[in-house]
Amino acid sequence: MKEVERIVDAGSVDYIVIESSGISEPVPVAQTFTYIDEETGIDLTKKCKLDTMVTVVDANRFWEDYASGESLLDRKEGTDESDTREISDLLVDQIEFANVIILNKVEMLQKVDLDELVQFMRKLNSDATILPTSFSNVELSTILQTEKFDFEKVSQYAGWIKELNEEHTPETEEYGVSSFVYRSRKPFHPERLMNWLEDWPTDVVRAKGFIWVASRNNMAGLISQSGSLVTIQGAGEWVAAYPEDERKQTLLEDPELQEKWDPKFGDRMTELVFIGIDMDHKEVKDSLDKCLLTDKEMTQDWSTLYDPLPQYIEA
Ligand SMILES: Nc1nc2c(ncn2[C@@H]2O[C@H](COP(=O)(O)OP(=O)(O)OP(=O)(O)O)[C@@H](O)[C@H]2O)c(=O)[nH]1
Repeated sequence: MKEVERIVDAGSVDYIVIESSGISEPVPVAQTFTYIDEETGIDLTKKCKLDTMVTVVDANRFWEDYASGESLLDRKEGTDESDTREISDLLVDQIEFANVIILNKVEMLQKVDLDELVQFMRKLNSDATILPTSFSNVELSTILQTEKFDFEKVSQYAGWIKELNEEHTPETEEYGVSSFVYRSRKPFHPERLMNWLEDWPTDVVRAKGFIWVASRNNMAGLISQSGSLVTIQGAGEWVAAYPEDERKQTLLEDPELQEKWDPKFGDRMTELVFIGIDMDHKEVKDSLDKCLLTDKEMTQDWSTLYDPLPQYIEA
């Protein structure tokens, strides 16, 4: 950040290309150009603007890395001993938060494999321009001076967010890549959900979304799966659990919330996006339905249910 400021202050620079290290996350980099840095007081927003966020994906190694189940530490690439980040998570973060995805080394892939990978990239990020390349040979105009970067917009590019917020456009299932949203107005039984998570369907390659678990009736959960990693964290209180005045006020101010408000359960619901390859939608849906509370359980005390799920920790 200091270096960028120094270069800009020195003058006569039109454009700076920054190559982040392969293990860096794109969001903090983008934040540096979008907000004042409180620690140093440096405000790059007054001096320059982020033009394009480019992610280069090694097409030849993608699935191997994605499915490796390895962390950066396993690869001895972590920043230090406490760096527990997983490779698959990092790959997804880098792909979801990009304006341009350069899919490189494509000459090493069979056409069907390349087509499948392009489809998957599109599912992860439907707004980015995807450029299949060899030796990252691209027209410079596709990555320089595109004026594509907008922090708020890119934050909404992730396929799972799109799928939750917008109507699903049925895909051509030519390459076997498909997605759907699992929705339920009944809560999960914690133990049955835990068993399901531990027996994750192999045809689901990316999933993310919000869950309602009966034994945690006031808190929303967020599940994210990438590769062989599944994480659960807290996603704040359901509005339905707010004190009455606050709940009414929040509802008044939010027409979207009003639309999905259930008379009995309010905004409590499960909305999980699944992206898969040759995915059996019905099997995923039916097996999850079996994890929901039964009609009998719906009338019982939910707080006493055995709950082996990891604790919700706020992100
Ligand atoms: N076959 C093939 N090889 C490539 C292609 N692109 C790059 N390479 C080779 O892959 C190797 C790594 O390339 P680099 O450009 O150093 O990759 P990098 O990821 O930037 O590496 P670091 O800067 O060390 O992180 C080199 O031997 C390149 O010649 C490609 O499209 N096809």
